[in-house]
Amino acid sequence: MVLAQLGGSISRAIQQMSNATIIDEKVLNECLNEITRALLQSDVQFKLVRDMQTNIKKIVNLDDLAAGHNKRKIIQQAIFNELCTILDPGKPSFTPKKGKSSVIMFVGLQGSGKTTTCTKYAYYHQKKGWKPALVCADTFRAGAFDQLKQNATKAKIPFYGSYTESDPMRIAVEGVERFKQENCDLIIVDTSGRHKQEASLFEEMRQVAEATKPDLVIFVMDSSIGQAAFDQAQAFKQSVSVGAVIITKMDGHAKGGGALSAVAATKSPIIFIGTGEHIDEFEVFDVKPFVSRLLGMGDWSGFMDKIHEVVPMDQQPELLQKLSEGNFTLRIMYEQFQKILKMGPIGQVFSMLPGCSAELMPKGHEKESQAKLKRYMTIMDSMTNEELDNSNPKLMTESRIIRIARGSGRPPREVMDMLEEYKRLAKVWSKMKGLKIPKKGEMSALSRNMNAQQMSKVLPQQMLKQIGGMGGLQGLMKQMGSMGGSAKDMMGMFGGVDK
Ligand SMILES: Nc1nc2c(ncn2[C@@H]2O[C@H](COP(=O)(O)OP(=O)(O)OP(=O)(O)O)[C@@H](O)[C@H]2O)c(=O)[nH]1
Repeated sequence: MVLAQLGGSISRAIQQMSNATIIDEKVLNECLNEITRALLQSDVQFKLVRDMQTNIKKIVNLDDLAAGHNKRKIIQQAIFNELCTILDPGKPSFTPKKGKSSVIMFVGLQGSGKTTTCTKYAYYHQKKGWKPALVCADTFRAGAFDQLKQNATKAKIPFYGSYTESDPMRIAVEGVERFKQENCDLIIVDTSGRHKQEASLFEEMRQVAEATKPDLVIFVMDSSIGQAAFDQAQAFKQSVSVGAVIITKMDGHAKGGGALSAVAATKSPIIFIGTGEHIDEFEVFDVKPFVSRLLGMGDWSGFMDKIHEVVPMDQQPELLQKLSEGNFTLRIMYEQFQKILKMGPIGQVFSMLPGCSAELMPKGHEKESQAKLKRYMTIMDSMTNEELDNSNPKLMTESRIIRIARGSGRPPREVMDMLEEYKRLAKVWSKMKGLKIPKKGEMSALSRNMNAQQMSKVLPQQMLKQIGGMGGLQGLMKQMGSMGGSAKDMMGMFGGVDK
């Protein structure tokens, strides 16, 4: 996502400014101009950028900067607050209630990703115990019903539509009625799009909204539309009462600044972002963590959530027991690799770590790391149970290495590399030996029982540097203290992947 570049440019501008011995108005202006350029290049609307510049100037007190306060922090905080203000319209969108029928209407131009997003939205809620249903009121595009039907069938979500009926209002009303009777609590109406903003499209939207009386209208916008975002979003808002925005294709090369414009134009919050073509490539949008990541400030809560999503440490007493006994086996390593791969792109997880913007984890590198993990897992697939459950490296004799190489179709050199990686990780994990095992329901004791000094020994040097050395680590530990969790041990694993 090109937004990461924006974060990088802003961070560089702030860094340059804080390097100056004296910060006067001129230096501050230069910094703000640099940031303005970066925002405009990212397709943020000109007026928003100009207002933001004026506001920052009002907030930042030059005397504070001159008095030797942490200049970088002051400016960064001001930018952070401004971006949050733009992205947070101040009122939350309508929140549907489980068990009570809500009608959600999706609008957007053709190709914005509307149909895909309807299914993602339904699937996301279905996983959380809702009873969603999809209605295809797109009678304009041939094939729209087929697409929705296919998506819905794959996700096992009930759907309604027609190959013959050409009146979108009729389909929408019938579909909504049917699913209300079936007690569906989230009735999602997909509507027609057009290639461009046309009066006929807006008229149709108005009529469908009038007929179905939606509780929420969600405007779906492709993140790559650039400077056109503001006008497009505003045009939809003027026709139907848009209450929330979903930005799609955030995984692509979009500059992404249009997202800020869409919020400004609709005065509605972004509730989700689409991050890929697959049904589960869909993330809840939270303003503060998003801006934090954008500015390379990290997103601890997101990082911890991600970890907890895939590594429910509380449910792994056996693993913790083994680790506390210093018994790190190849099987444990295999299982940890599986979990890391489940977390999705390693870079995405990394970008949530303070100091580790997506720029520091370029895409190519990410892929390499994942491919390496997969290769190592293939090698381990050819190992016997005895080999996997043993923590004595002497067991791995030359003849075993050759057998495993042959079985997995990988060169013996790579088997040896994998074993080296294992030894390195076993050493890292051996530092966990003797730690108190948490009782069921308790947060991992690992994070509470380690201090920054111990932690700095466990972390790979490169990561320690990125976090900001011992000082940065201490700050992070403080933050983590209030959150608990298993981030620290996982960080050891990440370091192992990308050494
Ligand atoms: N990479 C990526 N592709 C997406 C995302 N969301 C949707 N797409 C793709 O965008 C294309 C258009 O999506 P559709 O869902 O067909 O678009 P639509 O807005 O419903 O189009 P109409 O029904 O014609 O109005 C499809 O190829 C989708 O797979 C996303 O978040 N990331």
